[in-house]
Amino acid sequence: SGGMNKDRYLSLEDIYYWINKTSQEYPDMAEMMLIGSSFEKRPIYVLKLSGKRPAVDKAMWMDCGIHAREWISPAFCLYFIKYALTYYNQYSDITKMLNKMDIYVLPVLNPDGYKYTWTTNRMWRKNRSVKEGSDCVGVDLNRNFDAKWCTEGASSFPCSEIYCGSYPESEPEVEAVAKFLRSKKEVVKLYLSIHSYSQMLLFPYSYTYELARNHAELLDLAQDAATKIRRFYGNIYQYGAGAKTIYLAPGGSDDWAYNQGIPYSFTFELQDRGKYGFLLPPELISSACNEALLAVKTITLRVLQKI
Ligand SMILES: NCCCCC[C@@H](C[SeH])C(=O)O
Ligand SMILES: [Zn+2]
Ligand SMILES: [Zn+2]
Repeated sequence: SGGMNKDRYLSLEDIYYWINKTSQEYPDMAEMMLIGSSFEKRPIYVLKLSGKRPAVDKAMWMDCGIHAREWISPAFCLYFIKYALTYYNQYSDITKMLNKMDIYVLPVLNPDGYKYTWTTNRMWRKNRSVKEGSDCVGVDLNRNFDAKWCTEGASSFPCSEIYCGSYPESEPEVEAVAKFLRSKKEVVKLYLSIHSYSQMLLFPYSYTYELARNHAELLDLAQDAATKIRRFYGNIYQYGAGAKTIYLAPGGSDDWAYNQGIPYSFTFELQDRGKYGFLLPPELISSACNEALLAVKTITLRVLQKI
């Protein structure tokens, strides 16, 4: 079935179909927005989720699929959209979220790369942009944002898996996201970027070991979410500032969003811890998504208390 059953990964075409169908099924809660296009001219869609209530001036953002091989990431964005629309006005947590904030969800930030993992190379990470003078393809979109761009933890070598691109926001996918978030930076209070794998809840900074201004708050939020996952699902998520917890990684979307003034910014690394890695089997999709959903709800509801 074309539906969003949790036990299989959707192809890019299925994802586009599903987003379209869902926005038509919920015209008063879900609005499809075209924010740009990829290097190979595929559309980059954001689904704007809102409660049935007058307009509000607060929002959160969640992007998935920036790295092509991390299939559990787009799967979670769709799972979250489905959960939000299905249980609005039934469960108090998602009802409160949608009544107080708009939720912008970008299910596939890197459609060219995602397609490529279905047709050619399952382990592809980057986008599919070509650079004249090099026979290597692709930029690591999570090193292409304008945040200490191309310093230690990225590479200026086009064949590298962490190639930073020719200049900040050189990639159309990054430009689309940066442009949209710059236009919404007054209202967006929470930024989430969903990745896999290694089960971590990370926050700025990854481009330096220096602590973020509200480090203690970010640490407390991440710790709360990790504790809930451990208590509810018996699974372990590490948490902390990116540089120390995983590795130095400049030019990242979370650090850039944070420096735009978005006070709460996180990168989630979903299941697993290496047994299957990026090749998380479909049977584990709902388990990984349940854990991620608990983290999103925990952090979002506490952020709502603060803003
Ligand atoms: N913004 C950098 C957050 C920490 C690194 C995240 C991982 C996800 Se695959 C990476 O981009 O290498
Ligand atoms: Zn990633
Ligand atoms: Zn990762």
